[in-house]
Amino acid sequence: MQEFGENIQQAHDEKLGRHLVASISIEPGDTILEERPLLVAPHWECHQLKCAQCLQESYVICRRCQVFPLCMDCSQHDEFECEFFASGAGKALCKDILVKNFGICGLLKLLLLLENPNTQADCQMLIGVPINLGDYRDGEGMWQEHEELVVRPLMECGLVDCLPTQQLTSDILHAHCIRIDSNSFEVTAKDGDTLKGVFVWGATLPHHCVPNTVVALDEQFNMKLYAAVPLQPGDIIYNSYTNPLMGTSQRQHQLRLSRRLECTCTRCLDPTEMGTHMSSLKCKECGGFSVCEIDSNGKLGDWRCPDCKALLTAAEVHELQAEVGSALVDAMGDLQVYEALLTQYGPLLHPNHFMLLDIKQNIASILRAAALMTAMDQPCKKLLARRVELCSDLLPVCRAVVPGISKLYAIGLFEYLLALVELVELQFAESDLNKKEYVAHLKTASLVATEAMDLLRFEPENSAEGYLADRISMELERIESDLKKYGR
Ligand SMILES: C[S@@+](CC[C@H](N)C(=O)[O-])C[C@H]1O[C@@H](n2cnc3c(N)ncnc32)[C@H](O)[C@@H]1O
Repeated sequence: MQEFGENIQQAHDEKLGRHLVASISIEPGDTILEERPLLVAPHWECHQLKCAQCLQESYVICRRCQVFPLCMDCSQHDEFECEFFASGAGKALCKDILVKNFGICGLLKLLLLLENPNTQADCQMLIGVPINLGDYRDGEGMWQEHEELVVRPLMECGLVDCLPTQQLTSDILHAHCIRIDSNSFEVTAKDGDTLKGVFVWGATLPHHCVPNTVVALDEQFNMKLYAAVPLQPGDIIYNSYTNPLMGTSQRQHQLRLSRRLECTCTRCLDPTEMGTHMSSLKCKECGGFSVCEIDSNGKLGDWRCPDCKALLTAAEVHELQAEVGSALVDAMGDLQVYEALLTQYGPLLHPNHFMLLDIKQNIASILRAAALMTAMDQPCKKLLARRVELCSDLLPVCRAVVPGISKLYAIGLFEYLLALVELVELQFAESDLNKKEYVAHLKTASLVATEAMDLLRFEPENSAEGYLADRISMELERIESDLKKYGR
């Protein structure tokens, strides 16, 4: 069992089930929970064999058990799972079960953890939470994926007979798949592939669209949870299961689909989405902004302009959003098309509308890639200026939707910093900026870099965010040395 700090304690209520609450006042950045994963597994649809130990690409099979893949750097994997197939109950099973059906890997690992006396108690915490299979048994989407990639191959390979005490049926296997999906965090292997990480205490964290903690995951898949904002005794410890740059309708759809969760958090009940207006539309009558009418259960209604009371029906809004959504899919990475979409739909939506933000993020990332490839000529300066503009548009929204210590805002600042420095360096080199103007921009860049590094200071060194902090620190050194050279 993993330990958690003295600053939190376990609680239980009907709505949230098991969860954690602050037992004392907690400062932003204070560690709340440190936990090793119970299980790290590839996605069900993964066909590339992954090393059972480090989860990187693998092309060899463990010589001892002849079932689990290993990579060139790892000579062994979990002793219990190896032994099970080497000389234990699974010895007689066909050795290529994972080669033929790699999708079963995550569930196979969980079944062996359940069989292992040393890990049974941890697993029980996870599988002890009842699942209403009726909510999922629609034969489509998630259920169908589990059935085809995991449950059926596992039922057919004879493994269930080797684990008689678990009395496995296909319903039990489906429930385990749902538990893995709904409790997992996205973790990243060293080779950059994303995986599912399941943490016993991490799995108890309920959802809030404005979480009060930050989840940090290092290269060994260890989790560190720290406070994003000050917490008072009794405050529930929340994580977010969704992307904060999604609008309320998108987040609610995702939560309903993946977690069967109807969110009624403060952001979901706030028509202005924390003042960002990420779901607001331009009022056709008075030019103000129409906001969604939301009832106390978080159910979205029609859109109404608070100034002139003009109505936009939910059906009209959904139609418009579906139209923009499919135009976005059709755009397929084409810069001109994205810019045309901004021109077409910008006048109908609030400038911070989540669909416009999505288009702007697409444009900014195309421009970032283009800046790496294009020669530094005149059109490039225009593109760089456009990138700076888009990154700066995104910043206030990133700041508003994740208060306190925010990785999202840190990343937004980093993107803005890169764009700004590239642009002003080029403008200075080509004498578009004089020394005084250049220095003023460098001072802004220095402040941006410092703020981004400050937001990342609680991240583990060996994590993607830890490496990002190093990258920003190098950038800051370069900026400071230029400031020294050209005078402050
Ligand atoms: C990661 S699990 C949480 C496990 C649970 N707390 C326990 O007893 O271990 C996610 C599930 O908890 C419930 N849940 C999480 N956040 C919630 C919230 N804000 N309101 C209601 N239910 C929530 C939903 O059923 C969701 O599918």
